[in-house]
Amino acid sequence: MNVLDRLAETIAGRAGADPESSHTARMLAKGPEKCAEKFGEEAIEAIIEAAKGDTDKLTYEAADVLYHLMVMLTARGVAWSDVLAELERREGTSGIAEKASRG
Ligand SMILES: N=c1c2ncn([C@@H]3O[C@H](COP(=O)(O)OP(=O)(O)OP(=O)(O)O)[C@@H](O)[C@H]3O)c2ncn1[C@@H]1O[C@H](COP(=O)(O)O)[C@@H](O)[C@H]1O
Repeated sequence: MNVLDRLAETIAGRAGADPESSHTARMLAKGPEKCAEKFGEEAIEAIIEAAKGDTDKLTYEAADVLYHLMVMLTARGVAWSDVLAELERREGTSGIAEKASRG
């Protein structure tokens, strides 16, 4: 199992856990809208570092983005494995063909 799969498993296991003992449980208890808002904030922080060109900070913020993406997906009941399956479905197709298939 890679680090993303392990993280997804940890996050899914935090649903219903004590919010006092876990940051993930606290986020999930706030609901999907709050998790989405937090993901947006983290994405903006990554965008700012990408625009500035600070690669160390961008690396750090990218990790935050991935964690908060997974929390948001969990809050809406979307399995990480389903996201990976969607990426696998796209493998071998060109980005242009993928765009055309969306109409
Ligand atoms: N990868 C992360 C991770 N990345 C960021 N964060 C937390 O996300 C928060 C973001 O920081 P902010 O200052 O923006 O937010 P805040 O001031 O804490 O307050 P909020 O806005 O989030 O309420 C920090 O508290 C970070 O610790 C994370 N918390 C947990 N994980 C992973 O999730 C696992 C489970 O964590 P717990 O659920 O806390 O046990 C950990 O072992 C890690 O692997």
